[in-house]
Formats: sequence, C-alpha cells, structure tokens
Amino acid sequence: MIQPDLLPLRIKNLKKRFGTFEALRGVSFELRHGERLAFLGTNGAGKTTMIRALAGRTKPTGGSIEVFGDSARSVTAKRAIGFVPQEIALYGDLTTRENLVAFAKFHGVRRGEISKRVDWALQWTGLHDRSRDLVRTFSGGMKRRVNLACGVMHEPRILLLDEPTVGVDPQSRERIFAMLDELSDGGTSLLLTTHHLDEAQQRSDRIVILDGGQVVADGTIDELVHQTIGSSRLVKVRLDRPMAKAVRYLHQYNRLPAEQLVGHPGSAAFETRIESVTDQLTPMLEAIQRDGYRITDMELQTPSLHHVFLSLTGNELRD
Ligand SMILES: Nc1ncnc2c1ncn2[C@@H]1O[C@H](COP(=O)(O)OP(=O)(O)OP(=O)(O)O)[C@@H](O)[C@H]1O
Repeated sequence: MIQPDLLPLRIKNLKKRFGTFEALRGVSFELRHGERLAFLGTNGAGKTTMIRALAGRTKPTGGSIEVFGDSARSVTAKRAIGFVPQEIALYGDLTTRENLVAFAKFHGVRRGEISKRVDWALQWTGLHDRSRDLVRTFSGGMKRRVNLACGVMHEPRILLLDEPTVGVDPQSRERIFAMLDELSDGGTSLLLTTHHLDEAQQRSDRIVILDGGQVVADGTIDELVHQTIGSSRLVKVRLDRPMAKAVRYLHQYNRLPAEQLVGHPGSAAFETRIESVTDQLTPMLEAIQRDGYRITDMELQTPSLHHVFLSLTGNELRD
C-alpha cells in the first residue's frame, strides 16, 4: 500500500558510467505528488540515461532511487512507475486493441480488469473507431498516442516520458498534452524530458536543467529566472523622432551605469533594463512625453526559459 505522505521519487547522487565516460555525475532531485516535472538538456546531457535508470532499464553505477520510499527494484516501484520510451515500441502487425491487451498483460493487469482498461485507453486516445486497425497503418501522431496508452495500462502513479512529442505535428502535440493533463488532473505525477523550451515553460510545474550529466538548475520558471537573470526586464521604446536626451533619461530612471545602457542618441529607438515598472518605467515615460516626444511603440520583455537556459549552459537547445 502506497503511503500518501511519501515522495513519488527521490533521487540522490545518481551516477552512470559507460566505460570511462560518466553520463550521470551525481544527479539529485525529487518528484512531488501530482507534479508535472520537465527535464531539459542539450544533446547528450544525460536525460535519456536518467529516465531509463528510473524506469529500471539501465543500472546506475552509484547513488539511489526511492519510489514512494521503497527501492527502485521493489514491487511497489514496478507497480507505481509507467514508462513511455522515445522510440515507438508497438507491434505493428497487431491492432490497437491487441497492442493494448498485450501491454496490459505485460504490466500485470488482472484478467478481469483488462477489458475495462482497454476501453478506457481507446476513449483516452480518441482511437475507439480505429481499435481494429493495424497499428502499422497509423500516422506518427496516432502511434505516439497508442505508445502512451501502452505505458499506462496498469494505472501507474508516476509516469516517465522520454520526449513524448518528438516528431509530431502541432495538432498531435496538443492532443498528447490534453491526454497528459487528464492524467495529471487524476493525480498522476509526470516526469518528461523535452527539448522544447516553450513546452517546458507552459506545460510543467517545475523544471530541472541537466548539463553534462549534472543538475544545473531546479525550480519553477519564476525561481529559475530569479536565480539566473534576476528580476530585471528589458524595455524597448520607439519615439516619433530621434531623441538626443535618450542616454540621460536612461541614466536618470534606470540607475544603471552608463556602459550598461543601450541608447542610440541619434535614433528614435532605445532599450534598457528596469527593475520596477512603478518606480522606473512610469516616471521615465512621463518625462519623455513632458519633453514633447510621442511614444510610438513599446515592448516590455520578461526573461524566458530560453534566456535562463542560455545563461546556465551557454548553449542553445537543438532545433
Ligand atoms: N550505452 C551507451 N554506451 C556508451 N555511451 C552512452 C550510452 N548511452 C548513452 N551514452 C552517452 O551518454 C551521454 C548521455 O546520453 P543520453 O542519451 O542520456 O543524453 P540525452 O540528454 O538524452 O541526449 P538526447 O537529447 O540527444 O537524447 C551521451 O554522451 C551518450 O553518448
């Protein structure tokens, strides 16, 4: 019986060595109840190795994995974890229903429960009218949905997903996220790897950034922005004509040293960073207008996960 007060996953100092190469160099983090946690990292950062270790597909060379307080090799862990691998792992020559039945049996679903679970999965994936079609005739997005269903036939409390939306079109991606939202609303804790920054930012509660086999950041998007970039926001202002006094305004209202200002004295546009809209931006805009300039355009940019990722790893994610 799973104790509700125990953490779904507690990973401490996890290590994995391939020969002399250390793919995981002491990874520690937690997955909390009902949480949607995104694992982000560049190519080769160790995301797949980490998720495979959690799923029991590869044996770590050090550290520990606790699943609801129990060892990763326990029956509790096996029942609690569902894993959806990056590659489609289905029987192409079987129908959707046959695949679902095969995976339900593989996951130890009781005989009397299988039919109910299959009906649920067909409904959940929106593939009830394709239940008797061979999976090899399906589009990439449909195969992904069946792949997902096969990983949750045993109703796992924790679902691990390795790049669940890789290679699917935007519409299929939306469907997959709607399916995951349904699981999450039902209390399943989700851990997914992704290389889509926007996905991590919009679809997860917390983000762990992995670089070179190590955790370089762990927090909500607001926490990560605060830890790495701080609270400043970029302001871009465009006026109706060039403003010779731009640098003076910037100086006066953002209180930054002159060398940090990006002003273009002979130009109608300038940009700067501010900490407070009330104390810095509003008085600056009022002063500009008092001097007879008209503000024709303005943009206030909040730092995104993209800025955080770049600042922490020095790398762009792959396309
Ligand atoms: N079986 C293996 N034998 C040797 N090296 C391996 C093996 N599996 C992974 N590696 C190495 O470990 C490192 C981490 O690989 P991993 O697949 O976990 O990265 P990743 O973050 O998932 O990258 P990607 O986004 O490209 O999938 C890489 O340098 C990879 O070459």
